[in-house]
Amino acid sequence: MPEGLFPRERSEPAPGAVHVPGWLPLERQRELVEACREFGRGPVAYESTVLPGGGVMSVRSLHLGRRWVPYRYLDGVAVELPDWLVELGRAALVEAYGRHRGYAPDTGLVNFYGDGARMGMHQDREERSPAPVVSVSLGDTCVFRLGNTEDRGRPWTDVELASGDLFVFGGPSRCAFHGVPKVYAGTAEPALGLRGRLNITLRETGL
Ligand SMILES: O=C(O)CCC(=O)C(=O)O
Ligand SMILES: [Fe+2]
Repeated sequence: MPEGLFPRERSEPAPGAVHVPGWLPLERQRELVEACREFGRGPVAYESTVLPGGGVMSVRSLHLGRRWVPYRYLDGVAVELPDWLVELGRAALVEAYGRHRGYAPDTGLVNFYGDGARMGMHQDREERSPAPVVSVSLGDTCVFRLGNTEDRGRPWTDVELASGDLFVFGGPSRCAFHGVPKVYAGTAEPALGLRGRLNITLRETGL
């Protein structure tokens, strides 16, 4: 359980993967939570993704820019990825790697983890661009499992992602398997005004 007793330090759990705890101050987190609420008012919505086997994902997802469906990106865009999220992605890469190399994400995925939601081990591999994935967490703390590039199994490293944390995976970790096996319900800072966990990921599809 996250106890908040120990300072959480920046780490590089695998080559190309960088975790920056507490990257965003509370006020910025609140703005992002409000923006995620606003996105859900339309014209796109938070929806549970149905997998080809019939399973339904427990997270509810909203797509900005290019829309992902299992396991490809659709043509066309219902809602543009806002410029300020592109800028956030660039700032994230500068924070993680010292430069952003013209990072131009064209898809943003907002995942909401309500009670009991989790995400199985998978690769983000429908993009053609090798540019990193930027991930920002809001609300409840979770266990983020960063695996290897071969399969869903071990070796993996578990990292706790709390509200305001940045996680970037690029380079040799870009196609690492990863997932969210656990969310610690009720751990969000009450002042954030969010029950559950939100995760924003930015990617360049290269499509
Ligand atoms: O929620 C997270 O931290 C990870 C989300 C993720 O892996 C994805 O949307 O592909
Ligand atoms: Fe992913």
